[in-house]
Amino acid sequence: MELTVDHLGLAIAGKNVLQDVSFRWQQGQVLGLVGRNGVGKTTLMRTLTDQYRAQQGGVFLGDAALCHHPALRQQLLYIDPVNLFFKHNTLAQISRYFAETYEQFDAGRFARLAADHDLPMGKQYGELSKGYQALVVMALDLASNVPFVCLDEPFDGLDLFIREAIVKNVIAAVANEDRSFLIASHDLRELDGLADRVLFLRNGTISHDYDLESLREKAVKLQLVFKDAEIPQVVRVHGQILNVRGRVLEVLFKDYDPVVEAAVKAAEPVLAAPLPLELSDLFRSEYQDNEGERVHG
Ligand SMILES: Nc1ncnc2c1ncn2[C@@H]1O[C@H](COP(=O)(O)OP(=O)(O)OP(=O)(O)O)[C@@H](O)[C@H]1O
Repeated sequence: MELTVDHLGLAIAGKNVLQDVSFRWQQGQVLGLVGRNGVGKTTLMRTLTDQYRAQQGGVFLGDAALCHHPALRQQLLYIDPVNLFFKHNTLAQISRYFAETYEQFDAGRFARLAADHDLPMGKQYGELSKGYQALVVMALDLASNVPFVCLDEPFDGLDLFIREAIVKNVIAAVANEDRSFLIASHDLRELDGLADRVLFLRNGTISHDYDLESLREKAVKLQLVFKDAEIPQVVRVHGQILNVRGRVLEVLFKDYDPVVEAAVKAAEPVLAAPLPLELSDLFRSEYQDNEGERVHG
């Protein structure tokens, strides 16, 4: 099964928050959704799940538009942490509500996840700490058995052990149940280890859609030092400067083919050392607008 987001557009109060957002999401895939604050990540999740009605484009499961087939909503879940209706309900009540609403909801699994983290079923959601509230949302997401799940900042406020438990559960759900997650997060390190693809949201659209495995086969991050202050042509044309400290440059080459490699060698760097490539490097390269070049010049 595949979910297709097709030319989605939405303006709020005269501002185009989403403009022509398109991407494909295969069942069993984990997609990261990243972008600067206020760029529209939450709005995209709300629009995918029809909380906000798209003004252009649509969301399709196979060939069926979600907005024309309400039954398909069983296949896509977004528990909006801001607009929760169950703040004054106990976990037991919330579990019953989900069991009524989602055919595949596994109340036993929800109870087990709650017990694993010492969450009493008689406690009201609103009485829990922020981290435990996030944990309840995650437990509902997992127990729902819905194939496509949107997670909005799922790691926010969680301590190391709970975070590790959640990551383990997400990985197991993908591997064993063919579940699919779209994860909006500012925690790039956590996403790095989880996502198959990462979507960058910028100016209301998906500016980049990176397959992390194939990117890592082609891309290289180098620490470079050149004798002259002037930055060689190969760095300017094929690289993106992520960081500058004196003469030391950190440069991302997204397509480090033999021709680029030879050109870097020909520029005779005093130092050329590979560095581990992280998602935060891609984030920096996407949003920093050649800050490095200006500093160096
Ligand atoms: N109901 C609303 N009324 C008015 N403006 C809204 C509403 N919902 C979203 N917006 C606006 O849409 C834009 C995108 O907000 P959104 O919360 O989707 O961003 P975000 O990428 O999730 O941000 P963050 O990373 O800070 O959580 C913002 O300018 C926000 O003010």
